Amino acid sequence: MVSTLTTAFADVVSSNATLRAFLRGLPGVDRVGADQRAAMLSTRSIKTTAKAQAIDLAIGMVDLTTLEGADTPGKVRAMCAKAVRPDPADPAAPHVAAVCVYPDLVAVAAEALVGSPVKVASVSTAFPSGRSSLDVKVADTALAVAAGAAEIDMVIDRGAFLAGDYRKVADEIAAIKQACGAAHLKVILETGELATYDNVRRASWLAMLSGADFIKTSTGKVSPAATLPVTLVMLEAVRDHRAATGRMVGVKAAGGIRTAKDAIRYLILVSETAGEEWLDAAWFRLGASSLLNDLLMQRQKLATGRYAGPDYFTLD
Ligand SMILES: O=C[C@H](O)COP(=O)(O)O
Repeated sequence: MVSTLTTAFADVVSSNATLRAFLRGLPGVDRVGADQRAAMLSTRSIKTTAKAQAIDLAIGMVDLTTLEGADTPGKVRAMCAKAVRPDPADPAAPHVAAVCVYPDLVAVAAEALVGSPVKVASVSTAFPSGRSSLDVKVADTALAVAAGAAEIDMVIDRGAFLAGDYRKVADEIAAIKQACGAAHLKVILETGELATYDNVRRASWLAMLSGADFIKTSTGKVSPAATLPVTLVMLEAVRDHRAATGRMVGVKAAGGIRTAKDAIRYLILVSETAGEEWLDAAWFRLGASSLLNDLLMQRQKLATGRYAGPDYFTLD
């Protein structure tokens, strides 16, 4: 596949016709093959020392998320404390990568995380639907960055994408990337609305060619959210994009990931598809509202041989 990607990418994004020709010219995804490979990799198990390392790696990749209408500053502060020190009784437990909140709570999170290595991520662009004007989306992003967001999780316009208006999607991503300034941009494809794996591959490339630092599966508000086969398709895309352009783009699997077992399946998928370079919080994230406690419980079980009581860890 890489050998066919000799097109000058600047030309590819110059018009809808060139974008359409490029994206529709990408090889189709073998759906059965992708499903089977993801299923096969998910049966791999790892034991003891490797498992303990994988759990710590996964904790360090979590974007600890709360995206509820009922979120409060108090809830966000409590989440930030947990993000920095997930297990109060064990200072060796790693911190998570980031907390992810709505834009109006970015300032609260930024204040709570001052001096810590945990980043503040904010959804933006009229998350989760993305149904607003570009002006509003740019303002939404700029306000979140001004309030302290180091990472922005935007949604693509799925309506435009599915209608074949790739230029509109590309222009929006480029405009939001500009509004991000130094903040990293994660582009949410909302794969549960894209209907086919071919579309997931096309949307991945479209986002990367338009300036995404990360491509992200889902908002967590649409079912299906993250799945192993869809993440596999996206990991292949970042791998091939890197081979063709030299630029590394990260992947964030988000939505519906709740157990340490699932998290480890994703890590195996990353290692076997994109490669070990992506096994780092700089290049792979797990967006989740209620995964961290299971990771902590499994971590403690490995260390002590027994599970903590149900009240040991604070609620996710
Ligand atoms: O980006 C993260 C997702 O919104 C979290 O989804 P979740 O609540 O299913 O873990």
